[in-house]
Amino acid sequence: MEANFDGLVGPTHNYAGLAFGNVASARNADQASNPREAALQGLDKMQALAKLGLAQGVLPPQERPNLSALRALGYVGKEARVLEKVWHEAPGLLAAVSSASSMWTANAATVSPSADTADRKVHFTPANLCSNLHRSFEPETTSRVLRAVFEDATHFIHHAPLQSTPALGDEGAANHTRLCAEYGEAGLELFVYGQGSESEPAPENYPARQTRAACEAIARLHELDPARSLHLLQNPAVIDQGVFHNDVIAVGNREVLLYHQDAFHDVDALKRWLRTSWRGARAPVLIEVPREHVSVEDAIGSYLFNSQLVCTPDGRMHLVVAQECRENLKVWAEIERIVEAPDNPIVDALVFDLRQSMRNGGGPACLRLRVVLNEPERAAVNPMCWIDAAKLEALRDWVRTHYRDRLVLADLADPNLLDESRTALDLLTQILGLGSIYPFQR
Ligand SMILES: N=C(N)NCCC[C@H](NC(=O)CCC(=O)O)C(=O)O
Repeated sequence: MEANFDGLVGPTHNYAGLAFGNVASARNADQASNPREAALQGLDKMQALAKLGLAQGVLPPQERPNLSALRALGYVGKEARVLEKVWHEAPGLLAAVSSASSMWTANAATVSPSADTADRKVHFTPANLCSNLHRSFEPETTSRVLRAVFEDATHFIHHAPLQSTPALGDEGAANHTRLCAEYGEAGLELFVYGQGSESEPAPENYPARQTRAACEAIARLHELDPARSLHLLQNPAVIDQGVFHNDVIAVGNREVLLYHQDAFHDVDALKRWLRTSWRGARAPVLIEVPREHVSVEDAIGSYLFNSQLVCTPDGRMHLVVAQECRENLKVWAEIERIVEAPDNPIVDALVFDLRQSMRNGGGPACLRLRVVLNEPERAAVNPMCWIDAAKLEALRDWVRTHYRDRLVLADLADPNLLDESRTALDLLTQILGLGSIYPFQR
């Protein structure tokens, strides 16, 4: 089965315009955010997918503002004074160390299921996220979180994040797609990168965050069969339009790959690879959305391809989309065409209001890390991290008690916000049985 581990939105969720090349982040910079609503919207999605019978887990937010990062950059003295000083001297730095960006767990790590790896274990490599300062603070705690949730070394292997340098930029599962006939059978792993060799085309306006070198290193570390993994160049022209991760322009699940006509530099290479490498009873299903139906701009505005494609226990496939898809007539018409077409297994579209996350360029697929698990592996996951009715109630109460309903950038300097966040996170580690994963707890 495939489990989804959604990131819980943190108490400092805000709009700081930090992610260059992510148009929603730039457009909504300096708006007031609502962390409480953001977290509750995320929980609603988790609840709905759990109700459908999917294995749904949750990953905690990180400690923000990140005081240890500020200390490492030379800020000394009382915490309240440090926050005030940074706010006056370097407000952009305060925003960077306060971002709740770990909520987008599609960027937490790349995960290869045991059916694909030579040692038959589930492999995790946390993403170094070195393209953006605010995200580069995540891997340390992410590593601790993943080890606390997937602890059992008989099933789970945790690699260190790759060296944090532009030549090895890695953004995790957002650029990684696994295709297979059945989850438990050996699959094909597709790695999509934006920065390859000098001779390959590259974007001109916006950064290519994912490097081919990182993809290749992860495939080696995860002991994948080279014949069953492909490294494919993203179309640099779409990166320049705001497709900062492949999951903004393509999504795959089981045998289905749904992608935009302009997603890849050489889509024929992908088709050839699928033809020659595919195994298993179900044939691959490619759903290519033509630019005449949906422009790249509409794809980015609606996040059509940042939908989740999930299978319920009856094997039926569902498209989990953001409300913005329904509000765009062309996109909604395309979704209706996909759902009605007899030659693909997608039976319906489930619509969610994720506006708080969407305003930072984070849709349904950004908010989850997929982990394919067999029964013994599923049983070995930290049981307190699964979503059920009781956990949801506890998390909703926790959010309502500890989260603010309005946050602007100046609030990040408020020492009370730091205290509130730490109190909340300390309780959360108990609710999720995680132990001391945060710097302030150690
Ligand atoms: N596509 C996937 N898988 N994830 C979406 C990540 C959105 C995130 N936004 C931000 O980091 C904005 C933060 C701000 O501007 O305050 C990013 O660009 O890295």
